[in-house]
Amino acid sequence: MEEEVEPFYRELPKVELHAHLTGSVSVATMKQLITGKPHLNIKHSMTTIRKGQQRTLDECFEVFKVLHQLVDTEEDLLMITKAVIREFAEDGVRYLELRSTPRVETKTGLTKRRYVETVIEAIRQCKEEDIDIDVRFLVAVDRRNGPEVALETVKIAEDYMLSSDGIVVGMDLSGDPTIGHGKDLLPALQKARNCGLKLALHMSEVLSQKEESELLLTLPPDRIGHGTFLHPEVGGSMSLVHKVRQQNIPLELCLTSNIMSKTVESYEKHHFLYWYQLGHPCVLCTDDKGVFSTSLSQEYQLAASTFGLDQEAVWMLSQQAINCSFAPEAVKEQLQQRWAEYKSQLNC
Ligand SMILES: CC(C)=CCNc1ncnc2c1ncn2[C@@H]1O[C@H](COP(=O)(O)O)[C@@H](O)[C@H]1O
Ligand SMILES: [Zn+2]
Repeated sequence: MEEEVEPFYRELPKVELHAHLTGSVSVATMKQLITGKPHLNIKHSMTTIRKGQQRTLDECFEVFKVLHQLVDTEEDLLMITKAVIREFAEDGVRYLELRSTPRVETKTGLTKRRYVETVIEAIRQCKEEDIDIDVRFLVAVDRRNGPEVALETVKIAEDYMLSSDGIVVGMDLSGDPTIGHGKDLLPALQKARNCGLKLALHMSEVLSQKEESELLLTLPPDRIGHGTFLHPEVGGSMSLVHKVRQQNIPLELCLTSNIMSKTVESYEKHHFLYWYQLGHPCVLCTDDKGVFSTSLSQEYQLAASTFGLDQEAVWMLSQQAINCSFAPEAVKEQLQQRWAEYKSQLNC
């Protein structure tokens, strides 16, 4: 499907704000990892969901377990991070916020701090290699692991926010939405916010999270991941919609991810339309470009063809994403300038 993307969408400068590192590993990189670890006996069908296929949410989360087995050393982590950054850059992404959950691998001596340091090192190396992309890092909390791990993760994120020259900018809350409750994680998230970390939280990814979303909105988060079931038409509420709108909290929307994991019925029924029509800031993202066999340019093309957006509207979507990023103001201004230069080249 990748090759079907029209040049306009590839050439369009893009901002990617919702990309899980492990889920973004491409088929080519996975092949390399699988070949390097034959004893694991992993097949490709276990790591990617191909076009037209669908899986339940549970099955999707099983894929991550397999992927984590394949990436269990610092060397693997450095390699995949650099590859993912390169691929986003090749797809025309000029600003990227990668998110990842620090993991311990006792067998190989990988610690959570080394995990974060390795991702930062990969980002630095890409910068030194002059890859044309500005990359930042959101340290992720997996909701499955409960409040203590969340607090530990916040401490790690805070330390690296202070020592990574602006690479660590915030935190993500993710993981299986059917497990755990946000109320237990609220103190950790509050702490993160108080120390200056930005918050990008997965919210209302499944219907049962209505009460949790009300609670998380009191923080408030700086961005919302998915927000699939926030509005009343799908079982959310006007109260949630009002709060999101009042606080102007941007939504990170991942069309293919939602369709492939069956939380949204079809592209036409995606909640992008609801929020876009309200004029609310919506940012198109990939979520897990490797697992869901997509790319950001493809997501822009899909949104354009599904919702009848012309090139000018697509351009505005991409430009608006700059302001939704966690980049410092000066960087946002530079990006705005670059976008203006691109605009005259692209003629849209
Ligand atoms: C499975 C599915 C429906 C994917 C889309 N929706 C998602 N919802 C919540 N957390 C996610 C999603 N995709 C990836 N993640 C998180 O990202 C992790 C993989 O990236 P990483 O190891 O943190 O670098 C997963 O273990 C999970 O914690
Ligand atoms: Zn996600």
